Amino acid sequence: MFVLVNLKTYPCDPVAVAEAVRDVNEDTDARVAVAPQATHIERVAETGAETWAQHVDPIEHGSNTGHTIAESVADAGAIGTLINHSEQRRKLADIDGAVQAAQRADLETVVCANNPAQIGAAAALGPDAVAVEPPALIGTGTPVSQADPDIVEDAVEAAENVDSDVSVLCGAGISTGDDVVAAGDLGAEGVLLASGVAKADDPQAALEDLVEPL
Ligand SMILES: O=C[C@H](O)COP(=O)(O)O
Repeated sequence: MFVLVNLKTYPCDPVAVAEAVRDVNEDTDARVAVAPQATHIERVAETGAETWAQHVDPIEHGSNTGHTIAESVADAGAIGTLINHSEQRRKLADIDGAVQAAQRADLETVVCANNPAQIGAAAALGPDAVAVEPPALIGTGTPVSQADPDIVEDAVEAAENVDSDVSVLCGAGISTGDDVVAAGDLGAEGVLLASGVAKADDPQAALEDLVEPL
Protein backbone atom coordinates (compact mmCIF):
# COMPACT_ATOMS: atom_id res chain seq x y z
CA MET A 1 0.00 0.00 0.00
CA PHE A 2 1.05 3.57 -0.73
CA VAL A 3 0.51 5.96 2.20
CA LEU A 4 0.80 9.57 1.00
CA VAL A 5 0.69 12.17 3.76
CA ASN A 6 -0.39 15.64 2.60
CA LEU A 7 0.64 18.35 5.07
CA LYS A 8 -1.63 20.95 3.39
CA THR A 9 -0.95 24.22 5.24
CA TYR A 10 -1.22 22.71 8.70
CA PRO A 11 1.15 24.32 11.21
CA CYS A 12 3.19 21.17 11.82
CA ASP A 13 6.98 20.93 11.62
CA PRO A 14 7.46 19.57 8.07
CA VAL A 15 10.98 18.35 8.72
CA ALA A 16 9.97 16.46 11.88
CA VAL A 17 7.07 14.80 10.05
CA ALA A 18 9.37 13.99 7.13
CA GLU A 19 11.89 12.35 9.46
CA ALA A 20 9.07 10.25 10.89
CA VAL A 21 7.92 9.34 7.35
CA ARG A 22 11.48 8.33 6.45
CA ASP A 23 11.90 6.21 9.57
CA VAL A 24 8.52 4.52 9.36
CA ASN A 25 9.05 3.83 5.65
CA GLU A 26 12.24 1.95 6.48
CA ASP A 27 10.39 -0.38 8.86
CA THR A 28 7.37 -1.33 6.76
CA ASP A 29 6.52 -3.05 3.50
CA ALA A 30 4.26 -0.09 2.72
CA ARG A 31 5.49 2.89 0.73
CA VAL A 32 5.20 6.06 2.82
CA ALA A 33 5.67 9.57 1.40
CA VAL A 34 5.00 13.17 2.38
CA ALA A 35 3.69 16.18 0.45
CA PRO A 36 4.73 19.42 2.20
CA GLN A 37 4.04 22.98 1.09
CA ALA A 38 6.09 23.97 -1.96
CA THR A 39 8.40 26.18 0.07
CA HIS A 40 9.30 23.24 2.31
CA ILE A 41 10.03 20.66 -0.41
CA GLU A 42 13.79 21.11 -0.40
CA ARG A 43 14.19 20.84 3.39
CA VAL A 44 11.83 17.87 3.51
CA ALA A 45 13.59 16.06 0.65
CA GLU A 46 16.93 16.54 2.40
CA THR A 47 15.69 14.29 5.23
CA GLY A 48 15.61 11.36 2.82
CA ALA A 49 11.83 11.04 2.99
CA GLU A 50 10.03 10.43 -0.30
CA THR A 51 8.76 13.92 -1.09
CA TRP A 52 5.81 15.03 -3.21
CA ALA A 53 4.47 18.41 -4.27
CA GLN A 54 0.88 19.33 -3.45
CA HIS A 55 0.32 20.96 -6.85
CA VAL A 56 1.95 21.98 -10.12
CA ASP A 57 0.59 24.34 -12.75
CA PRO A 58 0.12 23.52 -16.45
CA ILE A 59 2.95 25.80 -17.56
CA GLU A 60 6.40 25.86 -19.11
CA HIS A 61 9.28 28.17 -18.21
CA GLY A 62 8.35 31.77 -19.00
CA SER A 63 6.12 34.61 -17.86
CA ASN A 64 3.98 32.87 -15.23
CA THR A 65 4.24 34.98 -12.07
CA GLY A 66 3.14 33.19 -8.94
CA HIS A 67 2.76 29.80 -10.59
CA THR A 68 4.47 26.56 -9.62
CA ILE A 69 6.40 24.89 -12.42
CA ALA A 70 7.00 21.14 -12.34
CA GLU A 71 10.71 21.43 -13.06
CA SER A 72 11.24 23.56 -9.95
CA VAL A 73 9.57 21.14 -7.57
CA ALA A 74 11.58 18.33 -9.16
CA ASP A 75 14.79 20.37 -8.75
CA ALA A 76 13.87 20.91 -5.09
CA GLY A 77 13.67 17.16 -4.55
CA ALA A 78 10.07 16.13 -5.16
CA ILE A 79 9.57 12.86 -7.03
CA GLY A 80 5.84 13.25 -7.57
CA THR A 81 2.94 15.65 -7.36
CA LEU A 82 -0.72 15.80 -6.50
CA ILE A 83 -2.88 17.42 -9.16
CA ASN A 84 -6.43 18.78 -8.76
CA HIS A 85 -6.66 18.24 -5.02
CA SER A 86 -10.16 19.00 -3.77
CA GLU A 87 -8.75 22.19 -2.21
CA GLN A 88 -6.93 23.14 -5.45
CA ARG A 89 -9.43 22.20 -8.17
CA ARG A 90 -8.76 22.85 -11.83
CA LYS A 91 -10.64 22.64 -15.13
CA LEU A 92 -10.14 19.44 -17.12
CA ALA A 93 -7.87 21.11 -19.67
CA ASP A 94 -5.64 22.44 -16.89
CA ILE A 95 -5.53 19.05 -15.17
CA ASP A 96 -4.44 17.55 -18.49
CA GLY A 97 -1.79 20.26 -18.85
CA ALA A 98 -0.54 19.72 -15.31
CA VAL A 99 -0.21 15.97 -15.88
CA GLN A 100 1.81 16.67 -19.02
CA ALA A 101 3.95 19.24 -17.21
CA ALA A 102 4.66 16.78 -14.41
CA GLN A 103 5.54 14.00 -16.83
CA ARG A 104 7.87 16.39 -18.68
CA ALA A 105 9.70 16.86 -15.37
CA ASP A 106 9.70 13.12 -14.60
CA LEU A 107 7.35 13.55 -11.65
CA GLU A 108 4.93 10.80 -10.64
CA THR A 109 1.33 11.95 -10.72
CA VAL A 110 -1.74 11.42 -8.56
CA VAL A 111 -4.82 13.19 -9.92
CA CYS A 112 -7.50 13.72 -7.28
CA ALA A 113 -11.23 13.59 -7.98
CA ASN A 114 -14.44 13.85 -5.99
CA ASN A 115 -16.33 10.84 -7.29
CA PRO A 116 -16.10 7.79 -9.57
CA ALA A 117 -17.27 9.65 -12.71
CA GLN A 118 -14.47 12.18 -12.28
CA ILE A 119 -12.05 9.33 -11.55
CA GLY A 120 -12.80 7.89 -14.99
CA ALA A 121 -12.08 11.25 -16.62
CA ALA A 122 -8.89 11.66 -14.57
CA ALA A 123 -7.68 8.16 -15.46
CA ALA A 124 -8.11 8.97 -19.16
CA LEU A 125 -5.45 11.67 -18.81
CA GLY A 126 -2.76 9.03 -18.21
CA PRO A 127 -1.55 9.75 -14.67
CA ASP A 128 0.24 7.14 -12.58
CA ALA A 129 -2.62 7.13 -10.09
CA VAL A 130 -5.90 8.74 -9.20
CA ALA A 131 -7.29 9.43 -5.74
CA VAL A 132 -10.97 9.54 -4.90
CA GLU A 133 -11.87 11.88 -2.05
CA PRO A 134 -15.46 12.80 -1.16
CA PRO A 135 -15.09 16.45 -0.06
CA ALA A 136 -17.67 16.14 2.71
CA LEU A 137 -15.47 13.63 4.57
CA ILE A 138 -12.15 15.48 4.23
CA GLY A 139 -10.80 16.51 7.63
CA THR A 140 -13.67 14.90 9.53
CA GLY A 141 -11.87 11.84 10.91
CA THR A 142 -14.67 9.74 9.42
CA PRO A 143 -12.85 7.37 7.05
CA VAL A 144 -14.08 7.10 3.49
CA SER A 145 -13.08 3.44 3.43
CA GLN A 146 -15.60 2.69 6.16
CA ALA A 147 -18.19 5.49 5.79
CA ASP A 148 -18.59 5.29 2.00
CA PRO A 149 -17.09 2.01 0.76
CA ASP A 150 -19.17 2.12 -2.46
CA ILE A 151 -17.40 5.25 -3.68
CA VAL A 152 -14.04 3.52 -3.34
CA GLU A 153 -15.16 0.34 -5.10
CA ASP A 154 -16.86 2.35 -7.85
CA ALA A 155 -13.74 4.48 -8.30
CA VAL A 156 -11.60 1.35 -8.66
CA GLU A 157 -14.01 0.02 -11.28
CA ALA A 158 -14.14 3.37 -13.12
CA ALA A 159 -10.37 3.59 -13.37
CA GLU A 160 -10.05 -0.07 -14.37
CA ASN A 161 -12.56 0.46 -17.18
CA VAL A 162 -10.47 3.32 -18.60
CA ASP A 163 -6.88 2.26 -17.96
CA SER A 164 -5.92 -0.72 -15.81
CA ASP A 165 -2.39 0.69 -15.38
CA VAL A 166 -3.70 3.61 -13.32
CA SER A 167 -3.59 2.89 -9.58
CA VAL A 168 -6.40 4.07 -7.32
CA LEU A 169 -5.92 5.70 -3.94
CA CYS A 170 -8.67 6.86 -1.63
CA GLY A 171 -8.67 9.64 0.91
CA ALA A 172 -10.72 11.58 3.46
CA GLY A 173 -10.80 10.81 7.15
CA ILE A 174 -8.16 8.06 7.02
CA SER A 175 -6.29 7.97 10.30
CA THR A 176 -5.79 4.38 11.50
CA GLY A 177 -4.33 1.12 10.27
CA ASP A 178 -7.84 -0.34 10.17
CA ASP A 179 -8.88 2.44 7.77
CA VAL A 180 -5.94 1.60 5.49
CA VAL A 181 -6.73 -2.12 5.57
CA ALA A 182 -10.37 -1.35 4.74
CA ALA A 183 -9.20 0.75 1.77
CA GLY A 184 -7.08 -2.13 0.51
CA ASP A 185 -9.96 -4.56 0.90
CA LEU A 186 -12.03 -2.29 -1.39
CA GLY A 187 -9.37 -2.44 -4.10
CA ALA A 188 -7.44 0.76 -3.39
CA GLU A 189 -3.67 0.52 -3.75
CA GLY A 190 -3.04 3.38 -1.40
CA VAL A 191 -4.42 6.15 0.78
CA LEU A 192 -4.10 9.92 0.74
CA LEU A 193 -4.40 11.49 4.17
CA ALA A 194 -3.58 14.66 6.03
CA SER A 195 -5.07 15.59 9.40
CA GLY A 196 -4.57 12.15 10.95
CA VAL A 197 -0.82 12.76 10.84
CA ALA A 198 -0.34 16.52 10.38
CA LYS A 199 -2.59 17.35 13.37
CA ALA A 200 -1.50 14.45 15.56
CA ASP A 201 0.26 15.18 18.85
CA ASP A 202 2.77 12.49 17.87
CA PRO A 203 2.97 12.19 14.04
CA GLN A 204 5.45 9.29 14.23
CA ALA A 205 3.08 7.26 16.44
CA ALA A 206 0.21 8.08 14.07
CA LEU A 207 2.27 6.86 11.11
CA GLU A 208 3.32 3.71 12.92
CA ASP A 209 -0.35 2.95 13.64
CA LEU A 210 -1.26 3.51 9.98
CA VAL A 211 1.23 0.97 8.66
CA GLU A 212 1.18 -1.49 11.58
CA PRO A 213 -1.26 -3.97 9.92
CA LEU A 214 0.37 -3.79 6.49
O1 LIG B 1 -5.02 15.21 0.99
C1 LIG B 1 -5.62 14.67 1.91
C2 LIG B 1 -7.05 14.60 1.95
O2 LIG B 1 -7.69 15.80 1.60
C3 LIG B 1 -7.61 13.98 3.19
O3 LIG B 1 -7.50 14.85 4.29
P1 LIG B 1 -7.84 14.25 5.74
O4 LIG B 1 -6.98 13.05 5.92
O5 LIG B 1 -7.51 15.36 6.69
O6 LIG B 1 -9.30 13.91 5.74
